[in-house]
Amino acid sequence: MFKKNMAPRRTQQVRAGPSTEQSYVYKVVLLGSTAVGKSSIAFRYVKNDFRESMPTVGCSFFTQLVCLETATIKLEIWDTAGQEKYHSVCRLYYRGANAALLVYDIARKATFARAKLWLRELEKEFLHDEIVIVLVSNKTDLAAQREVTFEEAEEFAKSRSLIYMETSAKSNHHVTEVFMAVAHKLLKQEQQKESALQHQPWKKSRVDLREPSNQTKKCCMN
Ligand SMILES: Nc1nc2c(ncn2[C@@H]2O[C@H](COP(=O)(O)OP(=O)(O)OP(=O)(O)O)[C@@H](O)[C@H]2O)c(=O)[nH]1
Repeated sequence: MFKKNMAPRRTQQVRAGPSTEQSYVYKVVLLGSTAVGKSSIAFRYVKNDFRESMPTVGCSFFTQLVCLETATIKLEIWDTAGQEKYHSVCRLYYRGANAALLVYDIARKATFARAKLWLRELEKEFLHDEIVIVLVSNKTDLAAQREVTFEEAEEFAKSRSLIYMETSAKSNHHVTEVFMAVAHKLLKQEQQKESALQHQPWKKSRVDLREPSNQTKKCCMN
């Protein structure tokens, strides 16, 4: 059962000279078991580098600007800790997220099962069209040790309307593409929403049901 997420998507419009440039800020959260490569994916994307990293404590935070044809998007990337002891803290981090990357390690089947549990948790927190979810199979460079097939993961992703992508933070395979897919999907949804409002302008208008102001009351009593 999907539950409504109350946190609003933060968007803003920047006016620069005669042209109007759209600019949006989106929160993207990385979730998954420990050592699946969440920090490495974030680090590869933001710094284009790969290092042996220590397990994340709580959460790390990165930002990255994405310039698309019609808009500039700032991604706020929240890299959560996968260790079990941080599970309850992670809930705080995915609140208000616009997108989630559910990361697992192709060479550890248990991490795929854990990604499915994360999905269940997100489904309780968000309405279906409120969050873009990508199932990310990381460590494709370890193909010889693969325990989850491409077909199995793709089939699962399809059945739950998720974007599915395979990456290797180590060999820099499809990491940027994951974030670009997220940015494009979020922007498309935003534009569809705006265009729907333009075609149904009455949805924009509001009826003010508040008590009349003191001044009005006085006037009526006169
Ligand atoms: N072979 C290979 N190793 C990777 C890849 N990505 C990450 N690793 C390694 O996997 C280990 C865990 O990577 P992290 O990025 O710290 O994993 P994490 O999911 O952030 O772990 P937590 O912070 O504990 O949640 C490290 O030794 C990385 O070097 C990859 O694409 N291929």
